[in-house]
Amino acid sequence: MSLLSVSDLSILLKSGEGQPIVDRISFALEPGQRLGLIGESGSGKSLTTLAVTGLLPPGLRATGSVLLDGTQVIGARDRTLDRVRGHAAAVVFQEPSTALDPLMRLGKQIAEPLRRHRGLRGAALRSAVAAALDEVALPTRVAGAYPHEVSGGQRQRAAIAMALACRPKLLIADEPTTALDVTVQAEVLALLDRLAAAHDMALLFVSHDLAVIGKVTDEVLVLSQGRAVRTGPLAEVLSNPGDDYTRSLVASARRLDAALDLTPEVSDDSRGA
Ligand SMILES: Nc1ncnc2c1ncn2[C@@H]1O[C@H](COP(=O)(O)OP(=O)(O)OP(=O)(O)O)[C@@H](O)[C@H]1O
Repeated sequence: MSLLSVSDLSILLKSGEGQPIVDRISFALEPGQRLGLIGESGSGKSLTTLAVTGLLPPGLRATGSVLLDGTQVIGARDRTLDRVRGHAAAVVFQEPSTALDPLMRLGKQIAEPLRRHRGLRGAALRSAVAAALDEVALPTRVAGAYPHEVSGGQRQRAAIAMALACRPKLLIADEPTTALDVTVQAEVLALLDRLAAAHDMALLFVSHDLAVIGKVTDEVLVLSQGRAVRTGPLAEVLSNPGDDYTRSLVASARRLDAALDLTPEVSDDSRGA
């Protein structure tokens, strides 16, 4: 059975007005598999990932089927969704502050899911927090800092540590590097790549940028105006873009790749960037 199986997913306004925002898209992810969701701003990428975890905003509803680790997410009760979130799937957002409480020290925030879902307490909890920080290449002292006291890159690393605390089978990363400086972007991409491989985690990676997607995954699904217009191996999409929309994405990715050097290597001196 697939880890994630999305069939004919549509997202509509609850009021019933207008066209579907996301229109009958289907895709599946096997354990450990990676997929890049790409498309222009407003094409429905974020709403698709929110529907996968049952987090759609109140005015919207989903139809179709989203089977996540054997649980039907569409129409599920909050208690059921609480169980799948964190353990089956966790999300890293574009803006790390979305996941972080500005008034709580980072160590305490990383400890929270470890305590709640893995039942850790005392010395075992402290050492798990230290290990979680080390895994995302943050120094232990960051545990005592508030989110505003660390850099944007460090905040995103802390948010990644929180997302990984319950060892999710699927990590959803929604434009996780867009808010970061280019050099920090490359480090965070390399980190996600390394962690997904180390934990055999599936990855659903959202970006409007093919050059960024290409650093972490070989498979893509191209969304345009809520519809899946292309799916397949990235290399095939690049060499044979097909429709006009995908062709323009490929052309802009080539321009970007020429302009940026996104070498995804984390060196020892960049720890904690
Ligand atoms: N709560 C909402 N109510 C009504 N429409 C919404 C809501 N949230 C998003 N939309 C609309 O749905 C469409 C898809 O939004 P979505 O955030 O999924 O796009 P996206 O591809 O992730 O874009 P971006 O790259 O800019 O984040 C957009 O036109 C957006 O305006």
